[in-house]
Amino acid sequence: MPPKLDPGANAPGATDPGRIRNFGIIAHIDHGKSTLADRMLQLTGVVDPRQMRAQYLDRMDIERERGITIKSQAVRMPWTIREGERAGEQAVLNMIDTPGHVDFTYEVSRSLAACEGAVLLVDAAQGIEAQTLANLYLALENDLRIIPVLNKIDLPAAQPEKYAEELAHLIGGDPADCIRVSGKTGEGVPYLLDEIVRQFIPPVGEAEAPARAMIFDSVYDVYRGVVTYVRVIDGRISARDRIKMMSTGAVHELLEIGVISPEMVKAEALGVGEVGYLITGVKDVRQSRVGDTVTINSRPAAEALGGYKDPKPMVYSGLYPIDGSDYPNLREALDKLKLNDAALDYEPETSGALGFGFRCGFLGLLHLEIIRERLEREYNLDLISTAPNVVYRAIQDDGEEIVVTNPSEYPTGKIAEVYEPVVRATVLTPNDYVGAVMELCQGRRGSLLGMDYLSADRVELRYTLPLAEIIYDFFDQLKSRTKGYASLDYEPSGEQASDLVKVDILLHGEPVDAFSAIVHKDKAYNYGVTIAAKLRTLIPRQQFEVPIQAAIGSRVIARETIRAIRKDVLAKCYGGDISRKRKLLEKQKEGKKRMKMVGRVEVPQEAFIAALSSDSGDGKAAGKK
Ligand SMILES: Nc1nc2c(ncn2[C@@H]2O[C@H](COP(=O)(O)OP(=O)(O)OP(=O)(O)O)[C@@H](O)[C@H]2O)c(=O)[nH]1
Repeated sequence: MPPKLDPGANAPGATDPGRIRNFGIIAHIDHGKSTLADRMLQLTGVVDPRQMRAQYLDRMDIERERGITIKSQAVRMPWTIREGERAGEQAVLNMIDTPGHVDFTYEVSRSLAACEGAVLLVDAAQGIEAQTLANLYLALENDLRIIPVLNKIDLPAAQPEKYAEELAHLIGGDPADCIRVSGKTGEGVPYLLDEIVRQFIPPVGEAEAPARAMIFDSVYDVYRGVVTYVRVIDGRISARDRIKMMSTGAVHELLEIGVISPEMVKAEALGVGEVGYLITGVKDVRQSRVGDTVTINSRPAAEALGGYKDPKPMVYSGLYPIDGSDYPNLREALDKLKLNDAALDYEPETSGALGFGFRCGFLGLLHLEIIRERLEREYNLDLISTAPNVVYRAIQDDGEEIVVTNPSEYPTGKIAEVYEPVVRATVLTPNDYVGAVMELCQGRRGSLLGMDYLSADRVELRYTLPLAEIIYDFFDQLKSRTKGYASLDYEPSGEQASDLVKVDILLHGEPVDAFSAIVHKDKAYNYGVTIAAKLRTLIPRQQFEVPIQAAIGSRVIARETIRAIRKDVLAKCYGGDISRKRKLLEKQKEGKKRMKMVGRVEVPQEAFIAALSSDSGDGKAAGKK
C-alpha cells in the first residue's frame, strides 16, 4: 500500500506531477465520448449524483440540442486505483473532452497537445469509422499513448470480439487489451480509470524553471471577461503573479487562477503538468490567443513553446444583418466569438443586394451554421448568410494573382488559370456500397488514390476531391447511398488548376451578387437551371412578374419566371372581425422582416442558404447525420 497522503496533497499547485495524468477521449462522432465523460465525472465524485445531467460538459445550448460537442472541455478529477497491485494509489486526472465532427478537428489537435495519453473510443456495434482513424493519427502525431476502448457493450448489437480484432489490427497489440465499457451503465469504467493511471505517463516538466504554460482554449464570458485555459509545462504560476503573453509581450494582472472540477474552483497556484484557467480581466479578445505561451513577468521564460498550427478557414460566406443598423452589433459579436474560436475569420464587405456585412471564413458548413446560430441566439441578431464557397486563386493573363473569397470578386478580364482547393478524403464503407461510393466520388470530380480492406467487409477508399464538391451535400449523399453506413473524413491537400466559370443569377434583370457562384464548366448549365428553378419556388410571388436568369458573362443559360400576384392573407376572412384581420396583417408584416429587398424583389432569408443545397433546402446539409 502506498503511504497515505495528507489532504492538501491533491490541491492544485501542490500536486506532485508524478500523480497527474492528462488525457483526451477521442472517437468518431456519436461513439459516446460525452456519455463516457459523464460516467467518469460521476464515478470520481466531482459531480453530485443529484446534479448529474446528460452531457454534463456540453455547456452551450446548441451542443445540447444537437447532441454534439463543439468546444473542448477540461475537467480535473481525483481518482484512487481500486484494483490490482497498485490499489490505493491516488491520482489527479485531467480529462479533456473533444469534439468529433470533421469541422472541429483543429479543436481536437489543440486539446491533444495538452495531453500525454488518449482513450480511443470505438462503438462496439459500429466498429472503426473515418474519424476514429483521423483522430488516432492526430494522437499519434502528438506522440500520445493510446488505450483502445470498446464502448456500448450493453447494446444487443455489440460485437466486441470482432471489433477488438479490428482495433488491435489497426494500432498493433492484442485484442484482449481492448478495454470493454458501457458509458451508459458504467460497466468497465472504474477499470478504465485504473488503467488510465497505470498506462498513461505523468507529465514531465521542470518545476524550478521559469513558468511556461500553453493556452489551449480561450473563452469570452460576459460576466468574467476572458477566461484562458492553460496547461502548465514548466514552473509554477501563482495567484499573485503578473503574467506575460510571450507572443505580444503584453503583461496582465492575474485576477484569478484555478481548475475546472467541473465548475470553476479558485486555487493558489498551478504547477508542472496541471491544467486550469486564468482570468486577467482583459476585455480585448485578441490579447489571449490560443497557442500562445504564458509566462511570469518577474521571471520570464526565454523561449516560447511551439504553438499550434493556425486553423485555416476552408469555406467562406457573407453574413449580413437583416436590419442594417445592427451592423456594429454584428461586428462586436464576431469580435467576441473570435476569441472562442481561432478558426473564425472575418472582414467587412458590402453587397449590392444585402448592404453592409462581413465576409466570414469557416472550417466547414457545420461550423458556419453554428456560428450563425450563436450570433442569432446569443447576440440577438437577425442575419442572412449567403451561399458558401471555397477560396479560389485566379491568375490573370498579365500574371497578376487574385485570391477570390467571394464569387462576385471573380475577375472579369482574361484569366490564364484558376486554382481551387482540394482535399484528401477517406471514406470507410461496408463492402456492399463500394460501387455507390465510387459513383458519387467520380460524379464529384474525384480521383481515386487507393483502396484498402480493413477487415473482410470494411473498405477504406481514399480520394482526392475538390473541396467545393463536398461542402454542400456530399455527406448527405454519402449517407443516403450507403444507408448511413459510410463515414467520411477529409483534410486539405493543396490545390489544382480547374476549368471554372462564374455563373451570375439575375432577378428582374439585376445580378444578385449574393447568388453568384463559381462552378466547373461542365456543371455550369446544370447549376444555372437548378438554381433558377429552386429560386422560383423559394421566392414568393410579387406584385409584378419577376424573371430569374442564370448567365455566364452576358450569355443567359437558364430562365424561369415568377408570376405576379399579391398574397391575400385576408382571403379566408369573411365578415367584419377587424381585430383578426389586423392580427393577420401584423403577422404578414413580421414575416416580411426576414425578407430582403433585392432591387424591387423581396427575397426570403431561406433562399440564400437553401438555393445551393441540393437537399430539401433546410440548411442541414452539414448536420451530423
Ligand atoms: N446503449 C448505449 N448507448 C450509449 C452508450 N454511450 C453512449 N450512448 C449513446 O450514444 C449516443 C451518442 O453519445 P454521445 O456521448 O453524445 O456521443 P459523442 O461521441 O460524445 O458525440 P459528439 O459529442 O457529438 O462527438 C447517445 O444517444 C448516447 O445515449 C453506451 O454505452 N450504451
